[in-house]
Amino acid sequence: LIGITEPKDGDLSEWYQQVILKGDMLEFTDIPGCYIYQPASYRIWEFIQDFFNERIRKMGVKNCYFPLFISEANLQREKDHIEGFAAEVAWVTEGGKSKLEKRLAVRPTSETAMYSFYSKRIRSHRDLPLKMNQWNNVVRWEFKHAVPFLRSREFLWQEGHTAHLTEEEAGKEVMEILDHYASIYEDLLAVPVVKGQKTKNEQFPGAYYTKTIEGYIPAVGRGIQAATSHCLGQHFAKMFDITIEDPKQDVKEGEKRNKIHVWQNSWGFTTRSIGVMVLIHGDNKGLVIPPRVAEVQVVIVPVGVTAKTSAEAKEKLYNEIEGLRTVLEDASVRVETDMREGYSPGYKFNDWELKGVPLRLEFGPKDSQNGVVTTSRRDKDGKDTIPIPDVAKKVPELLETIQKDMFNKAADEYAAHRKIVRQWSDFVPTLNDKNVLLVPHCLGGPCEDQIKDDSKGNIEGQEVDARAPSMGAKSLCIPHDQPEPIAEGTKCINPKCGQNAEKWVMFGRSY
Ligand SMILES: O=C1CCCN[C@@H]1CCCn1cnc2cc(F)c(Cl)cc2c1=O
Ligand SMILES: [Mg+2]
Repeated sequence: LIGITEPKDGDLSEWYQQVILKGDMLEFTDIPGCYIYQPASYRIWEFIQDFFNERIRKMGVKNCYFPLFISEANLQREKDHIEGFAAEVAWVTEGGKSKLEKRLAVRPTSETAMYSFYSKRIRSHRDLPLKMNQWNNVVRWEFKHAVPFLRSREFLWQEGHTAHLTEEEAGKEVMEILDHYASIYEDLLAVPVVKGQKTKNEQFPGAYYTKTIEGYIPAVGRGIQAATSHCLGQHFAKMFDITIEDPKQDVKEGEKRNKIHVWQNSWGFTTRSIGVMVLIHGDNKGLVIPPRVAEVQVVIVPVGVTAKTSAEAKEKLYNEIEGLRTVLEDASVRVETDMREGYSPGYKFNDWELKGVPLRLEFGPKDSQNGVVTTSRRDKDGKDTIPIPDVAKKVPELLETIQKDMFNKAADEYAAHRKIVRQWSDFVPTLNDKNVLLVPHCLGGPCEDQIKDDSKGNIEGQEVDARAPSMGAKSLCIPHDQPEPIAEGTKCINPKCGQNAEKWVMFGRSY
């Protein structure tokens, strides 16, 4: 079991693959784009589920489960919804030995499966708001090159689908969910995100508007969509006839009430988040797991035990280590001891570093004599000591410090690579310097496409990551936090456009 042989600033995909394999996070299968989620990554998914379930339960969202298969008729219910996605749908055409009369789609997302049910389930305003969520897997037969966790043919997510009486109520929930998504990334995964709205060009066609959180991968200087929360408007309600009688209408005796369409939202968060966390925090020794999502937060390793150490000295040391473990467990720290015989401390250090355990405690005869444990943080070089009587208090504090420092380091890195660009001549050079850009933009779709085309090339002499040149910059979001007011008469960044700029828009190469 050797360490990571490819440096992070070398071939990133090779580094990434080694880190997730040697960290026992994921395993490949004989089907491209289909991966095994090993316990180390699935545990992180469970931390995310527990966190998010607690928050949506407080919002009155109920978890449920809909079938994996969707009939073609049902999938076709919303024409333009699937038009652009047809190439991604996986179909089942045989059952056992017989061909199916009608092929079945494997769900790529569950709008069409759920909304035929919503049409029956929602009869009156008293049925509103309806808030249901599924934790499940979906399949999208992506043709683009698969990347573990980030882009796979099958992935795990939650998909929330809600129905409301008014646009205002729907809009409030869209933002509430977006805040919970940002909190999963920032407070659990120590990953900073930018909140914003997708431009018309980049949003999902079935949506009225799409809120998004956008991450940034410093290693390649690319943006990455981290999660989305859509207001679907009344579009799907019209396609699926999800209506109620207007409760506000004052009707005379026997007069029919008007029917009004409900306002819907749908929001999703996927296992891509695990890949983002690895890419941002991982280093040349392997995974670095933020303490709040670390199955093992602390590992205690005996040191200084040699052939010369007497049996009773070893016995004493091991008992003290057992005592440390109990004290930490009682302080609700998730702790392991590595008492394996025949493995050197160095071997053990390497092993737990590959797994990304945030804090290692080394304990040997000298530490025992001095009444301390020696600490070694996974996110920072160097060692320190904690007096044994203070362990129950200081170790949890140190874990919180590690969590905060990991977030702040990533947030500083993102901020340092999110650059305001005011003129086109700076666009590509700044982009090629592994940055995402904030530019004044007209919000026009064709203009965005032009910017994507015109930002593919490299500027002569600019050292650019070998994989980036083919990719142009696309709009990532209209950040909620606009850097400054757009001065009167400011033109769109695209010199070929000529329109006035409406908003600051974040552009970048992306996954
Ligand atoms: O992004 C989310 C959050 C969770 C619930 N769904 C929405 C919209 C999903 C868009 N989308 C995304 N991908 C799709 C792929 C497909 F093959 C088909 Cl048929 C449809 C879609 C599709 O509608
Ligand atoms: Mg897609």
